[in-house]
Amino acid sequence: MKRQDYLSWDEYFMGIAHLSARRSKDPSTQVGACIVSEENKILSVGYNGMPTGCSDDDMPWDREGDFLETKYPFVCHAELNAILNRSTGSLKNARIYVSLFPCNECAKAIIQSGIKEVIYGDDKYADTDGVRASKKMFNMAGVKLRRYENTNRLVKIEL
Ligand SMILES: Nc1nc(=O)n([C@H]2C[C@H](O)[C@@H](COP(=O)(O)O)O2)cc1CO
Ligand SMILES: [Zn+2]
Repeated sequence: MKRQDYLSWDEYFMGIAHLSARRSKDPSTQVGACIVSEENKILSVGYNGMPTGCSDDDMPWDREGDFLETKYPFVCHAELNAILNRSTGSLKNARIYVSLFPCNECAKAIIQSGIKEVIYGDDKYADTDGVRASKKMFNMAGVKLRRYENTNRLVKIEL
């Protein structure tokens, strides 16, 4: 008889999003994303980080202060990185697993890339206008939104 405690597709892909987030250098919020085809094949992954060539050590990671002294104008979000990182194939009808609900800028990129479903973990910025704008666009564009249902499964990986 086959094993019974294998990971579900949702656990597997959300797990990969969380593992990817562990690559982030952001001291306050680490985000990971995993894009998957209709056939459950992984098309791309990403996490939030500075653009290629912009040194993690020289760029600011602060949240407050003079805008140009904060991370905000520079950091590339996990979802955008995942969209840009795919090496081949189209993202049409794909779905994206993301550990934090997408901002309005990523929402535009998600819609334009043809992704049809967003499975998200945390929604800690739900009360911001950015996330309200995201939800408005996703709803108008027919992108399905689904909150990831936590199964409370603990996966320990010794590295
Ligand atoms: N969906 C998202 N994907 C992301 O990759 N991010 C990134 C941008 C920043 O590096 C960090 C948020 O920083 P903070 O404001 O929570 O300290 O997470 C943020 C969001 C939230 O919209
Ligand atoms: Zn974003």
